[in-house]
Amino acid sequence: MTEDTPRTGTHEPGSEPCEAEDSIPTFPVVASGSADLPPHHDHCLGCGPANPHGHQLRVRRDAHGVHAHHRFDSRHVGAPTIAHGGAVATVLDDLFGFLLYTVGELAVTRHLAIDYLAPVLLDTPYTLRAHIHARDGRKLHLRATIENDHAHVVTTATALFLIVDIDHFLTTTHQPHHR
Ligand SMILES: CCCCCCCCCCCC(=O)SCCNC(=O)CCNC(=O)[C@H](O)C(C)(C)COP(=O)(O)OP(=O)(O)OC[C@H]1O[C@@H](n2cnc3c(N)ncnc32)[C@H](O)[C@@H]1OP(=O)(O)O
Repeated sequence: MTEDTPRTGTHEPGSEPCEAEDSIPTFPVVASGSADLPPHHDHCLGCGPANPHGHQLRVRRDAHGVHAHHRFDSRHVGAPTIAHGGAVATVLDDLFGFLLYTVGELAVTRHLAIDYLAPVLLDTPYTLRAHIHARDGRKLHLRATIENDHAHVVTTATALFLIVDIDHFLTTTHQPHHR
């Protein structure tokens, strides 16, 4: 292991966020009703507390999966007053990544699909929820919603995450797949 090699298994689940270092986390199963889940790592674009350009998403586990309360702000503007669709996708992709705390495995996004049903407004509170729809071996079929304070669903998403082992993050020689 070199100085640049990510380290693994650096935190325990519970109420405290991941410590202030970048590393590949383990994903122990965290019980429903716990405090905020640890961020994927400190500088993660979706949830890293040390990334000033990120969304700093704070996510909790619940009986169905995971949820978060979130406001997009002027950093995420697309059309005036409306969150950029890519920013919305970023947050949903990251939210899906928190479901790994419900399966206790490392996994990455293979496919992500978003339905933008209504604009996601800046500086407006939303509730984001995600759950595992089905698991088929190493394939995790995931679903998510964003709803506003009036319980109207403004965005839905589905994703396929593939469980990988730690070597996935340690190799630089990935070859693209053609389907
Ligand atoms: C530090 C933080 C760490 C923590 C990580 C968590 C952080 C979360 C952050 C947010 C999430 C991210 O940004 S993750 C980063 C973005 N994603 C990535 O970089 C992944 C890039 N892609 C890859 O590396 C690779 O494609 C993999 C590992 C995902 C999959 O490669 P593979 O293992 O060779 O698998 P592959 O053959 O492609 O597909 C496996 C099976 O899935 C099926 N399959 C493939 N696509 C589809 C599809 N659209 N719909 C249905 N099924 C599909 C195939 O038919 C096959 O079925 P069968 O024949 O087996 O039945």
